[in-house]
Amino acid sequence: MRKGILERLNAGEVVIGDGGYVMQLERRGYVKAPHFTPEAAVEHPEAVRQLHREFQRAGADVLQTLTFYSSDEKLQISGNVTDITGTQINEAACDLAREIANESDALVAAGVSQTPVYPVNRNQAEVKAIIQKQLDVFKRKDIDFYMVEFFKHVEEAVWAVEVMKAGGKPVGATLCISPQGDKDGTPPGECAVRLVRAGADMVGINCHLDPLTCVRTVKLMKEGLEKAGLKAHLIVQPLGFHTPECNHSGYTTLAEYPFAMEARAMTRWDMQKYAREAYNAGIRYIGGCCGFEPYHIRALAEEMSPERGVLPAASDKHGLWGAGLATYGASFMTERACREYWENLLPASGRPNCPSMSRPALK
Ligand code: MET
Ligand SMILES: [Zn+2]
Repeated sequence: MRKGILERLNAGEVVIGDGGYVMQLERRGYVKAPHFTPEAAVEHPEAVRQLHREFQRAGADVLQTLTFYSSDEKLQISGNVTDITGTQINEAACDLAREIANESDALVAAGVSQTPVYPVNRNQAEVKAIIQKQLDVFKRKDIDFYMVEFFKHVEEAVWAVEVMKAGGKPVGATLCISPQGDKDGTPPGECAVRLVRAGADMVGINCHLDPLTCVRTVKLMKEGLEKAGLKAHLIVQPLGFHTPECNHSGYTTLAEYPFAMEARAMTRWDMQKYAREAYNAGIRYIGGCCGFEPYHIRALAEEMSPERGVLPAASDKHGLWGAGLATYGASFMTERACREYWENLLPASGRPNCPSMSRPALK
């Protein structure tokens, strides 16, 4: 019997999350921007299996189902597929995550995200009906816990938590908001309180902003919970990109989004710094979102290896802080086999005319 998510967190364990699926699968040719719907679960199951397996090998303790935006309403707006239903995608995605999770002791988290009806009419019954339809599938499948993620408005996230809570499994809830609060101006602390009062067992932040900004936002959530005398586990699953100039609006407002984000990619060493900051902030569920590749997850697992007492399988091909480089026969390489080298390096972009913050390409 594998230990459940709350059992692990209640025991003080550090749980490593997985990384971004839809953005990574877009790059690999299986997901279409700008809607990023997850029909790949039905169309290209082998691509989804492979990415699950890579995150797991990199140290992820949780595999999230590829169910981002998988409602019929969103599929219809996207125009990406006409012959595949949200239910078919949700079923296939649950089976794929379970199949790969069973290759280790990873847990399966089934996720729901913001609905297309909320921005139109903020209709609670319509939002809940969409989420309920996804939950109906999840309940028929072997799922360990639920993740309510990528909500810009705490109000909609609260409705989603209320629906998912009835599924009888632990619920995590992460908003894609900044330290300034949600889209309605609700401060992070108050957002956290509302999510926990609605039934969330774990709360935090995912996507939209760089790791250290997301950690700051989770800290504000934690303070809000403490003031209200509430307890919940904390989650952070940020972008794998540097976003210094959009710390309130989110990465979709960057000129480079979504097809020229590469120069902003974080290194594995940036990720180690992030994992340590998250841990020091009291966050114990530490993962990633868009821009996170398997090697970024491995970096989180390596940074947390003293606390976790274990290294992921993928570290066999790495070695802590570049230790694997020590076997090379020349000093220019062997002197890089240490923490000091990588921790102090300022990597260049290699682009002479590339500013550190973007300028809009169009006026
Ligand atoms: N869990 C989802 C994914 O990684 C979150 C996407 S956020 C745009 O695909
Ligand atoms: Zn994301």
